[in-house]
Amino acid sequence: MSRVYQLAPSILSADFNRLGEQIQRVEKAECRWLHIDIMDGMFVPSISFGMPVVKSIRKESSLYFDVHMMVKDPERYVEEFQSCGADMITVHAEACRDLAETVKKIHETGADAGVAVNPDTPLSAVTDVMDQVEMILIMSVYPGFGGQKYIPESTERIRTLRRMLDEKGLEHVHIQVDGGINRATIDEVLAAGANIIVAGSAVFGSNIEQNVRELQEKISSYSKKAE
Ligand SMILES: O=C(CO)[C@@H](O)[C@H](O)COP(=O)(O)O
Repeated sequence: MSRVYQLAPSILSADFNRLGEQIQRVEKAECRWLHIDIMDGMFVPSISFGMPVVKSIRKESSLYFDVHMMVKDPERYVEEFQSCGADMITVHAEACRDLAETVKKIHETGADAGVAVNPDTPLSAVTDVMDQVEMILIMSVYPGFGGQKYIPESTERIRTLRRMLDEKGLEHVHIQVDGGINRATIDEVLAAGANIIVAGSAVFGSNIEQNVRELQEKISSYSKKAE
């Protein structure tokens, strides 16, 4: 099966004073996805931004909006995020009262559904919904902040998850990896089986275009080899 590979720049590391302009720059640099981190100050210690920001950037962008909800009881908000422009809504297994019900609710809004696991959450937390989602997100840092260091054990978790999906005939389910991805770590997550690569500080640095190009080149050379 030929797999889709995407770089999903995380706007948590963007300059919020020029957010629209920075999103246009990743779009012009031929990214197709945008990773949007919603933090509630409860599930994670930090607070980022909410619906008004998503609604506002939606007006200027045709990127695929990949909304990562680091929010307790996220089922309360999935309808609103979809109506503000989310294309994919990812919720944490640890944050949901009923994960399968939340996934169902996301699909009822018309959005794609993802489920995320923290670095210390066993993959068994998402086994029951694997056949119901479009994407599984392996957090490769503890969620809450950009700019952290990649947790090396994440590589084996990605490999195990890809094997589990393959064994169940679920090759089409995306594996997303998020946290500490940069030029030094991207090769190993691709080789382990991740196909949607989130990068925040490695993209929104001093030269967005060059950063995107370098990461895209690594993704494209890996995907050509994998064909
Ligand atoms: O969800 C999160 C952090 O909780 C991420 O999406 C970060 O925004 C990734 O940042 P980098 O590690 O790539 O700088």
